[in-house]
Amino acid sequence: MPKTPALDDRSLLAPLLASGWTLDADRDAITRVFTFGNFVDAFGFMTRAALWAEKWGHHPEWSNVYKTVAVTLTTHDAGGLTELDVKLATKMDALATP
Ligand SMILES: C[C@H](O)[C@H](O)[C@H]1CNC2=NC(N)=NC(=O)C2=N1
Repeated sequence: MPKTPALDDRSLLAPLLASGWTLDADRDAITRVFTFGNFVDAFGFMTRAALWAEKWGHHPEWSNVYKTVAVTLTTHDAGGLTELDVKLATKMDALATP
């Protein structure tokens, strides 16, 4: 399977950076900490996001502490951001919105 191309159009990041994502330039990754009302909501978010990640064959680096979920998105095959990261971040924002 061909590698996903690098994200050439960086303007695609703008809505994500405005919604709470941060660019980690060293890794060419985006990060965001989601905070929920309780552990069940946090884990429910992770469960729903995991199904999209698996469907798209694109997986987050993430960790959960009680009601927070810290997410890092980058494309390992590409060594940096691709449109798949934008797609998954956008989906995560939607899933986290009550
Ligand atoms: C074969 C499989 O699709 C690849 O290994 C996928 C799996 N999930 C992945 N997820 C992320 N974030 N980056 C990848 O390069 C990646 N590669």
